[in-house]
Amino acid sequence: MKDISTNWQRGVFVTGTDTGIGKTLVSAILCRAWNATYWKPLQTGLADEDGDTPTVRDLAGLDPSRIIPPAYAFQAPLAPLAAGDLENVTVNPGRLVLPQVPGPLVVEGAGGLMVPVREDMMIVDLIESLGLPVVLVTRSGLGTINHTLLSLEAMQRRGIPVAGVVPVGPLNSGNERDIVQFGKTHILFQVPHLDAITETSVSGLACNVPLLDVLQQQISQ
Ligand SMILES: Nc1ncnc2c1ncn2[C@@H]1O[C@H](COP(=O)(O)OP(=O)(O)OP(=O)(O)O)[C@@H](O)[C@H]1O
Ligand SMILES: C[C@H](N)[C@H](N)CCCCCC(=O)O
Ligand SMILES: [Mg+2]
Repeated sequence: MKDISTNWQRGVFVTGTDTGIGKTLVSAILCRAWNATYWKPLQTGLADEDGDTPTVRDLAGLDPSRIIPPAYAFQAPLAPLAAGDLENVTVNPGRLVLPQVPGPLVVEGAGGLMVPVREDMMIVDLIESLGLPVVLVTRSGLGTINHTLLSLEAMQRRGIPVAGVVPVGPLNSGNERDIVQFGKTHILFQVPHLDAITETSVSGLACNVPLLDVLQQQISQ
């Protein structure tokens, strides 16, 4: 079993079963709940959007000192490997190391676990190298059981500690039951469908987030 005690206080890595699944919203909720520092090391898609960092800053009401800028920011709305290729940039793993921050750190991935970062590296490899426990963001509805269990299995095979799952969307307790049972994991909290995503709604949802030390007790490998 891996010793995660040294990195635990550093925070969590937020990944998902897909892109556009709600990782940024969940990251904002976690930052708000823990007054954490936010880091999106690999940002792509800046041709179409401002990126996740300003979104989390605004939704969580974070002080600028609680924001670490991305290590890489690419224009194309693609995986980091493909987006970097278009700019003739190869990601240097030496720049993907945990920043030293005073409190907890919330690190958001790009897309899901098997997203290419370099020819020899995917997001799941980055997670392994950072050593943070994972919060897995999932869709709540039909089809999520397969995606969620595959993601959990990929992490379990690598010995990556999983803090738990956060379903986003209409409550589906049947899916949650199956995911907990077959995935040997926990539901950390739920995020319902929101008509408006605002600092107020994020603040309200932050009340449902477990304390860091409670989360620690739920970690499975
Ligand atoms: N609970 C929700 N209710 C309504 N809309 C939501 C909810 N969660 C996320 N969304 C919307 O879905 C879209 C994708 O969410 P989000 O940006 O959090 O995805 P992501 O997983 O961070 O994607 P990426 O891989 O690009 O980082 C956004 O427009 C967001 O506002
Ligand atoms: C641009 C987008 N919003 C994400 N940042 C990148 C998602 C890459 C997903 C790759 C894939 O799984 O097919
Ligand atoms: Mg995001």
